Amino acid sequence: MAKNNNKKRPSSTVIFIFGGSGDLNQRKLTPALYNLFLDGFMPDNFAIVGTGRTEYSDDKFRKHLLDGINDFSRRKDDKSGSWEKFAPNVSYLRMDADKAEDYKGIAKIIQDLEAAWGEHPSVLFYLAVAPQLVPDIATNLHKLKLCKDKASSRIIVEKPFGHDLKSAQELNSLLTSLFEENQIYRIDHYLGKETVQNILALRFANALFEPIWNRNYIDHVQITAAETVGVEDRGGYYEQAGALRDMVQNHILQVLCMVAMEAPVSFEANEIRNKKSDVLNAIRKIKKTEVQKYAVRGQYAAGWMKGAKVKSYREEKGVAPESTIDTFAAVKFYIDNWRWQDVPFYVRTGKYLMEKTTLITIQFKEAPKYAFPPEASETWRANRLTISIQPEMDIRLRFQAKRPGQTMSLNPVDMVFSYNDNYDEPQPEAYETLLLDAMMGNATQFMRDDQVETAWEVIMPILETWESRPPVDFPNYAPGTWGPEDAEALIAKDGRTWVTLPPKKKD
Ligand SMILES: NC(=O)C1=CN([C@@H]2O[C@H](COP(=O)(O)OP(=O)(O)OC[C@H]3O[C@@H](n4cnc5c(N)ncnc54)[C@H](OP(=O)(O)O)[C@@H]3O)[C@@H](O)[C@H]2O)C=CC1
Ligand SMILES: O=C1O[C@H](COP(=O)(O)O)[C@@H](O)[C@H](O)[C@H]1O
Repeated sequence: MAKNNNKKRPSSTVIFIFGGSGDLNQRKLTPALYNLFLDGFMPDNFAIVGTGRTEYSDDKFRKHLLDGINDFSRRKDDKSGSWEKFAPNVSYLRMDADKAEDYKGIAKIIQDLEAAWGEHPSVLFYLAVAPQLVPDIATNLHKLKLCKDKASSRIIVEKPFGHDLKSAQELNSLLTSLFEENQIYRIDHYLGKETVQNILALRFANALFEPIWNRNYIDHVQITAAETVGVEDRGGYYEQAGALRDMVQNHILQVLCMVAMEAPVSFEANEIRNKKSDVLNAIRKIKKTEVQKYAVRGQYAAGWMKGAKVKSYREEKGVAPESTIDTFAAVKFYIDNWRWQDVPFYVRTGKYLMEKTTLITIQFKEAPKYAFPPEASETWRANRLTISIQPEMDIRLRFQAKRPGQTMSLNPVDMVFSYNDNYDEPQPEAYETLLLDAMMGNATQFMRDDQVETAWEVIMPILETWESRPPVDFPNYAPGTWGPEDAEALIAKDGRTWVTLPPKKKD
């Protein structure tokens, strides 16, 4: 999806961004809305209102956002006059989210827009703020009846959704007491990624894969979400999170659901969510006494990344000198259902790893080898499908081929589908897709309350065990590696290895 060819657009919409003065809005949200505008997806009547306690005039705020577009967006201001058309729709409302009386400013803006547009607009409240502020904002929005129109008002809640199962349940019960479930959009930006959405197309729009997508043919599945950055300036947040909370509870388990779910009968929001919930419910809960067998944690030491010296996690700003927070996590999950019984799902994620890559590997079982001479191949587990989510966007099907020559010698080769080679249009950013969905009232790619809670249930035994038994070996991996040695052992003891993509060939 790039330019809007079918011209299906949302109706008049006003978006209030709590945390308008914050990092997420400048880097991701406004750039996404601007790209939607450039591609013709914004409604004729729209308004974007950033809120925060910082002082900004409308012009200063617009300039701050334009800087964000030029620094972070996939498209900069090309000086064609588009920004000048977009900018008048953007304004800033200085308010304290804790103060109920400040919400009157929001009511006034909606009233004025209604009068100017001659219709009641859809109203989106995007909560791009620290999680502690969410209950206050939700309560105040409710108190001032700003979401009373259940069909046209929505609240988008950023991650992290809770700190653990209990706090997620509390937050869910608060939100669902104030709003209808279909007004609550719990965002997970991985679900907006083009390559993640394509998993459903690959699996269910082809007759080829589904018959072999099960325990009879699949040996195991891997999901790697590796980053080459450290915690950057988010040490304060990360100290309350760690890799398991930050990446596994949400993004990785959501991707795992896309790989493991049953075929939906429609793309209706609840149908997809039900199928994902079934997967989450079927994930085997790891016993606390067995956490060591199934999960590995790590924390980066000081070292070198791409020729530059980097600090250890414990030296980062906002991080305790003896911190026991995990910057790396790897887990072996099992899904106890008919399709996946006994098929391990290995997942790993971490900061300061060797490569920036998010990769799903479907490793098929061995082919029977009796017909070939023993020396024909080094590997009989050659068949695998790798789905590169980012930064490469491709799908590779690996199979054995006969090496040219007079002997029957086999070697694995890849059949590659690459987004860049097949499509001219640039891929939309995840936030573009998700913001458009939210404006259109399509909650399919957002998480329902039970999904979030079940995902917490899955990781709670690991979290609680880790928290009750501080690690003795932290920091335990060097920047630029694939994490702690125990993560290699986690998979090697099952006779398998982590898969990475071959380095890109230079032109
Ligand atoms: N940044 C990112 O890349 C990502 C962020 N997120 C999530 O998004 C949320 C926001 O993150 P981020 O933008 O980085 O955080 P920032 O710290 O940059 O921004 C926080 C925002 O909250 C506002 N705020 C804080 N207190 C109040 C208050 N009492 N009343 C009104 N506004 C208030 C601040 O405005 P002011 O100071 O002007 O009052 C600021 O706009 C977090 O939950 C984070 O986990 C999720 C994924 C990625
Ligand atoms: O939500 C988060 O995601 C980013 C990684 O996102 P990606 O789209 O770049 O893969 C991660 O860096 C951050 O810690 C986490 O909060």
